[in-house]
Amino acid sequence: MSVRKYKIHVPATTANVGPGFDVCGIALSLSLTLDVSIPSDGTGDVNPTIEYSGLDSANVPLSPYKNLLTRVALYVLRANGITAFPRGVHIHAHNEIPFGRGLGSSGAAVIAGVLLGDLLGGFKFPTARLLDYALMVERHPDNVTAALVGGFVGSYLRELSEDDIKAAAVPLAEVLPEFPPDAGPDWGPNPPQAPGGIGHYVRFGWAPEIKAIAVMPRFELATAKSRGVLPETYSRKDMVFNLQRLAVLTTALARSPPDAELIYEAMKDRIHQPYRVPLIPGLQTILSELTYTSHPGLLGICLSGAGPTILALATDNFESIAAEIVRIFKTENIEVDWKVLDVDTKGSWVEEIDA
Ligand SMILES: Nc1ncnc2c1ncn2[C@@H]1O[C@H](COP(=O)(O)OP(=O)(O)O)[C@@H](O)[C@H]1O
Ligand SMILES: N[C@@H](CCOP(=O)(O)O)C(=O)O
Repeated sequence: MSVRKYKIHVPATTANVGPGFDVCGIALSLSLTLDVSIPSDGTGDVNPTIEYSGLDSANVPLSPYKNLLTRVALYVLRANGITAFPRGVHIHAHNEIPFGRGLGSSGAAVIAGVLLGDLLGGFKFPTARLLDYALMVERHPDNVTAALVGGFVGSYLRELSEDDIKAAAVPLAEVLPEFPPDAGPDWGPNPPQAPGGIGHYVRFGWAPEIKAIAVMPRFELATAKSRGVLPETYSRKDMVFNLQRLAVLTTALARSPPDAELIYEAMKDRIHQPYRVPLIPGLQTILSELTYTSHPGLLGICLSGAGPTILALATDNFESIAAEIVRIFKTENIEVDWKVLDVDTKGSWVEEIDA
């Protein structure tokens, strides 16, 4: 039996980068990789088989109607009139991105699922269309855009026409239904088609000497919970505070050599971090005690995505910067892991593997 084999590679991300709440994301050098095999002769099980290796894989559902990767792939297929997976598909997911830590594990899974759906349906969608499908699931563009295109990225959601607003406003449960245990390929109505051109982005420059220190507490904080503590409205003062910093930050991080004083202040935020402090013991102390003067080499420090990971951008002294963050978390009885990561400039890619 001949089998076509593919590899799908998607990077981790750090979203927000201080003042860029729901706007900015950076792709980082940890990845989710799928090895996908598809029999060419259409034989095999009607349902894909899934296996995992790597981080946090013990509790991932392996039913293709429960697993996030395959549910997203099925959404892309069904939105385009294909109601079932091709027969005999096997997926091996290898994961390096810790779940629920603010390093974009779900964004990476959504992008991997969109690319999987595109591959299985043979659609060959352009990047902008892949992003539309991802945004119908994830709904904030910062981490999925960076995971898809790589690098340091800013993005916005287009103001939609009335019809498109209706199509994009369908409840997530309709886009990604929780399939019942006995669901088969023909279960339920097909989901709505995604409006076109929902997300738009630009890639900023990045000074090559800047690396990302990710200090990852050993507890999960669901993004939904961390978004749940944010207010609906903000004062003009706080919005202006963030806008001023964001405008400076996007160019400052591209300049070589980086200006630590400028970046440190430009990475401050008033629209998400202060509200998330109660969910992450030690966050307030970390944000106020580590500075570019107390720790030479440090450029700026913020929450990574929705947390609880801390992102410190630095050019030097990675170990001592990480050690201080580790120490502060320890005073709160929180164990952590830490890594120095590079910026991934390639984004997501799909490769056919020779048999
Ligand atoms: N590779 C994956 N395969 C299946 N599900 C995943 C994968 N990665 C993440 N998830 C799901 O996404 C959840 C984490 O999402 P979220 O709370 O948004 O945190 P994060 O900040 O890591 O994106 C996990 O608990 C899991 O349910
Ligand atoms: N802008 C979002 C980003 C969430 O990123 P994640 O990696 O924590 O899923 C937010 O801050 O809620």
